[in-house]
Amino acid sequence: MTRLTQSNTWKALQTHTQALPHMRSLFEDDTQRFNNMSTSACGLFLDYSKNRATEETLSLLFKLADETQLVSKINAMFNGEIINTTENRAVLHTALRAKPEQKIMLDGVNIVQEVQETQQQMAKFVEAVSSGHWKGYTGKAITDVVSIGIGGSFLGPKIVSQALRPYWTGKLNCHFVANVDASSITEKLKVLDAETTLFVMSSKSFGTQETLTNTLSAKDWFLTQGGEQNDVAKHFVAVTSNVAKATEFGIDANNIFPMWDWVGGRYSLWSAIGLPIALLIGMDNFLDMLKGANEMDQHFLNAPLTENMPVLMGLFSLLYGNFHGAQSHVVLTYDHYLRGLPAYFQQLDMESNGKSVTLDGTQVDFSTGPVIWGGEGTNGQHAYHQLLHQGTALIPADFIMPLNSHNPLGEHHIQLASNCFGQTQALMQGRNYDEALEEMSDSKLSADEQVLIAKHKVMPGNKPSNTILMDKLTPTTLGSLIALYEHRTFVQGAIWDINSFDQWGVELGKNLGNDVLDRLSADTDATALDSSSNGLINMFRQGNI
Ligand SMILES: O=P(O)(O)OC[C@H]1O[C@H](O)[C@H](O)[C@@H](O)[C@@H]1O
Repeated sequence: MTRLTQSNTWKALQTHTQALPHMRSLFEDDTQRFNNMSTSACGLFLDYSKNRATEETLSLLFKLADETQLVSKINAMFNGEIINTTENRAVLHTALRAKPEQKIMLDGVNIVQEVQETQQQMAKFVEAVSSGHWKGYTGKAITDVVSIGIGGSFLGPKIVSQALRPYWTGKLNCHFVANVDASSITEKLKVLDAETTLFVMSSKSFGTQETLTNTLSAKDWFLTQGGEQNDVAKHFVAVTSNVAKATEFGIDANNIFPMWDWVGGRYSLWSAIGLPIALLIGMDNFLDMLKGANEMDQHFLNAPLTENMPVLMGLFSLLYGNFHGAQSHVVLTYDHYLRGLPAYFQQLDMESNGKSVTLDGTQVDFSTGPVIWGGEGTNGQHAYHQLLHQGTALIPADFIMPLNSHNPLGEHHIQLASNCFGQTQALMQGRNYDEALEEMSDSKLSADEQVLIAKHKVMPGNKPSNTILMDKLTPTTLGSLIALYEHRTFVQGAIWDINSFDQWGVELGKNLGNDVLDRLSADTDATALDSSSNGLINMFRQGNI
């Protein structure tokens, strides 16, 4: 058993949460609940009043955070202590957005200076490419960028580029290739012109099979389209922490943008991994995004726990997972530009907190990271929201919406907002049996039919949600929002005492994948594995069923 579940505070939370009244009565009893349970920071407003929580719940949660040394763990991360113990690494994505004058020493080196130098290298490159000074092999300016990478070297750049579409400078277009399935790169290359296409190969390790294979195919395509070997430097650049391997692979040393092993892949969009973003929105906007993230870092580091947005959100998530049996959490973005964000948060949280042992190797006896999923509102309302309202699973929700649209058109935004707020209200208050029956009093149904239908119309309510609002979606507010979720993830991992920064599960999949690859290309049928794996491998070798 872990010390966490043996603590008196944990046990008190178990008892306390069972006895909480329905949220409807919490709202009826306190007309100031919205004012009392909302906060703002870094251009974001958080309404957390629609949570199953009273003052006592919060004070027990804060006590749990205190007892698990949350504050000193936050400081340890920002100070560059080796908190990723299984990989013997510091975790310093916060240094990527530190103010230039800040000093963060790691192994005797001020890493903020290294970050600044790389940002200057990025700025020069972005300027050269978007001004047209950087020429392709026939002297034409670059029009299209193909970003090749996967996981953290893909999702961040892709989703942030999508989110900041209104800020594109219009000088370049960008395409993302991640999957090793040849159909992905083939479909992209079909519409591109080698003379005006630039490939940005992003891989922290420079060892990821999908990215290496896609880059080799891109290079072959470039050479078959008329490019020569000595033109490659004009069309291929790389972002990696493994500069030696990138040079060995054939990338010109001048075209390599460094990153560092103290940046986790899923936390890397703030580094040169964000180069495709900077190429699309310009370096100033990219720096504004870092500024927004830095503001959230300072808030996380300095605000008291009771007003600390990532702490509050992390504690609520833990509350539902550990004390109300929730196994998933839904993120609903009421903004078309933010439609990719749930997938980004999914990788961030599930790769970080999908763990089963504490730092000292003890098997956990509580739930860790939930399944994170979601999509854009209002689309989800016509699909999976049904299960949120009336299904048997408890699924806490985050609603995210800018108050002002980038495209103010007729009644669109007011309708969007009404749906967003209406959903949070319906989830919270539900509809009881008497109300359902009352709604049908004028109908032509018989009394028995009304009773039956009323039973189907009952919605239990008491379904928790947070609502996050911002004035407008900008590079700065997006930076703050993403950093908010990064730290929310950290808070839970810290209280559970797990390592949120390794990913051994993914590593095993990669290793076994390589082993299977050898067997698929061997001369003889596979016999050494389990019968299912042997059977599948041999069927693939045969090429038909
Ligand atoms: O950037 P790379 O080294 O190519 O790694 C790409 C991705 O590989 C793995 O799947 C990891 O789990 C991810 O966290 C990482 O972002």
